[in-house]
This record gives sequence, C-alpha cells and structure tokens, in this order.
Amino acid sequence: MGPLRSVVLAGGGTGGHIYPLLAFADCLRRHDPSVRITCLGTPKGLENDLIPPAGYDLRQIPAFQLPRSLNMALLRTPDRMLTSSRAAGKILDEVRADVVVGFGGYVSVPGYLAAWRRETPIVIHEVNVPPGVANRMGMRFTKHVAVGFPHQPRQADSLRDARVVGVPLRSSIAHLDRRAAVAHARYRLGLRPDLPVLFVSGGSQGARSINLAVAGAAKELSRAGIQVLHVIGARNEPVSVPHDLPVPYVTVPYLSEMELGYAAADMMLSRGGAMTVAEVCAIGLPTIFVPYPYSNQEQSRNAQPVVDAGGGLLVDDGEMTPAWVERTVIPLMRDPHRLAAMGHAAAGYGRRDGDEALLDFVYEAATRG
Ligand SMILES: CC(=O)N[C@H]1[C@@H](OP(=O)(O)OP(=O)(O)OC[C@H]2O[C@@H](n3ccc(=O)[nH]c3=O)[C@H](O)[C@@H]2O)O[C@H](CO)[C@@H](O)[C@@H]1O
Repeated sequence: MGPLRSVVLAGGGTGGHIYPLLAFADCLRRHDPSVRITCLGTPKGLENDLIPPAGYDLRQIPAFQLPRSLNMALLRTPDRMLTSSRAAGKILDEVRADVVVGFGGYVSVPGYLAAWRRETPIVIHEVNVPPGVANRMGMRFTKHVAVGFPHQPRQADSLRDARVVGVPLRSSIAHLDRRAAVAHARYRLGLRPDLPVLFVSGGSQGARSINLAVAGAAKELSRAGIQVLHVIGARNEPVSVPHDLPVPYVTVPYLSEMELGYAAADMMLSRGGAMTVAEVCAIGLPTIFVPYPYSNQEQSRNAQPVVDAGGGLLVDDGEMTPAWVERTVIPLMRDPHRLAAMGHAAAGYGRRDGDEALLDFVYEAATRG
C-alpha cells in the first residue's frame, strides 16, 4: 500500500454518519499512527460531542441547510454552501489532504466540492438505499463509491458500480464477544445476571412511539421476568414506568458505551438505522426492527434483507402499542431456541471488517486516482 500522509474525513449530523467515520479514523490510525487525520464538522452537529473526545482534530465549517432533494440542492446552490466549501478548501490546503473520505450528512458536501476543485481524490461511503442527498451530490465528483451492504447495488442505480466494503464499526462493537461480556455488562448497567434482557433503542435520537409502547408494557414484561434496558433519546421526555416492578427496568437518555447494551441483551427492539442494522448483525443479536416511518422507507430497506435471512422481525411504527409488545415480545423472549436461531441468521448477514475493507479501497483510490 502507498503511504497516505493526510486524510480529511467528512460526515456529521446524526450518529449514523459519525460513528462509521470514527471507526474508520481508528482503523487508519491503527495502521499508520503518523497519518494526519482531520475531520470536518459544523458548529452545532453531534460531531462536536463525539469526535474531539475520541481524540481527533475537528475543524468547524459554517453550517447550511441542505434541501431534501438533489435537484433543489443543485438549482439553489446557496451562498452559504459556497462559503462553507471555501472554508473546507482552506482546511484541505492547510493539511495538504491526500484524499477526502465522506460518510454523508450535510457537512460532507462542502468537503466534496472543495476536493473536486483541487482534484483531490474523493471516496464516498454510503450505508443507505437510496443514498442520501449529500452523497448523491458527491457522486457527481467521484467514481470511488463504497457501500455497506450487498443489497444496495441491486436496489439503487446510482450504486450499481459501488464496491461492497461493509460498515466500519467501533472496535468495541466489532470485536464484542457477547457471551464473554454479558455478566460484566449487566452488572455495569444495574441489571440482574440471571434474567433475560430486552434492549430498546430508537437510534441516535430515540423514538417516541417505541418509548410509549414498551414503557406501556413494563408491568407485563416485568411479570414475565423480562428485564428492560431502554435508551430513550437525549431530547425525548422521560418514560413513566411503575416504581415497584419486581425486575429491573433501566432507562438512560443515551448510552455512549453501546457495546454494554449489546452484550447485556438477549434481543433488541429498535429503529432500522443502517448503523444499528450493521451492528446487531455483526454481533448476531436478534432484533425487532421498527423503521422510522417518515424517511422514504429508508429504514425498512435497511432491515428487510436481515429479516428475509431470518435474523429479525419487521414491524410498522403504527403497530407499536403496549399490547403488541406484550403479544410478540414476551413469547419470543421466552423461546431461547428461536432467539438463538435468529441470532445465528443475523450473524450470517453481518461482517466485522468493514473498517479494513474501506481502508483498502481508500488506499486504492488515493494512489491510483
Ligand atoms: C431518522 C433518520 O433519518 N435516521 C437515519 C440516521 O439514523 P440514526 O443516526 O438514528 O441511526 P443509526 O442506527 O444508523 O446509528 C445510530 C448509531 O448511534 C449509536 N447509538 C445509538 C443510541 C445510543 O444510545 N448510543 C449509541 O451509541 C448506535 O450504536 C449507532 O452506531 O442515519 C442512518 C445512517 O445514515 C440512517 O440509516 C437512518 O435512516
């Protein structure tokens, strides 16, 4: 592999764009501690909470609102986007970027534009079908497109020539041995070691419908001897569950050490964000997916292949009621054989080496142009 001296990483807004960026940065640093890594972010995005604590240089460029459609974005290339792209360009020049790797989200667009103007190689990593607006814009400037899942090139024309590399996952998740870590994880989370655990998460923002449905079933779950670990979402109102439940029902606004939740869990109930799908499959955790209903079926498309392989269930958000949770979750959680079979099927769809595969692709793109 040829040497890379300086790499600029762009992606932000939600956890779904930032976590793969960080996992890739870790992989890059592991392979070559001398490579300079610079991340582009906006002043308000979640990247400010996640990237600097992970030890990476985060440079802020001015934020702008990206229209939801590509045509609108191209028609009304707003002044603010140009201002942002000039700011990104200054950073690329200063760090002498060899390559820009973008993970989507509005902050990646100025990075793509600036790199294109300088003829700096661009690599795009996309985890969704269809690709987001930012990455679709970026694809006009590069042929180096990588995707997270094998079904994406079959389902979106724009991804037909993309390389399937998998999804870069945090190494604490990619290398998680659930069986070895379960006792410690349950202890850390205040859960009992001996009873099954349902792990509930609405993605990086939390999900109100899931929160209400599961909390509404708290009494019945508890009566069935099922413990719950429930990530509510930092901006959502707390859920109300009875105080005198006989088994633990633990709620947290956000779980930074997501691997603890994954290790503690026997089953997950979650949104179908692409990172979550990639993570539960990599670790073989059976999951009930409840896709976010307002984003163009993006999340049901993420989860469908896993469900087809037998690794999980797919449920409409509209069905999320306490009665549904009681009817479906309780019998499933009481059936360890079925859970094991689902976990095994999910693992068959997952992979743990997305970071390494993307790194190979980036080296190729940067050295061959
Ligand atoms: C509503 C919406 O548009 N959602 C999109 C958003 O999802 P969003 O960012 O919610 O979801 P993802 O599931 O892709 O990623 C969530 C990430 O946050 C982490 N996490 C979550 C909760 C927590 O307490 N702690 C924690 O660390 C998860 O481990 C995961 O790595 O980006 C995804 C990737 O582009 C898309 O597929 C989703 O459709």
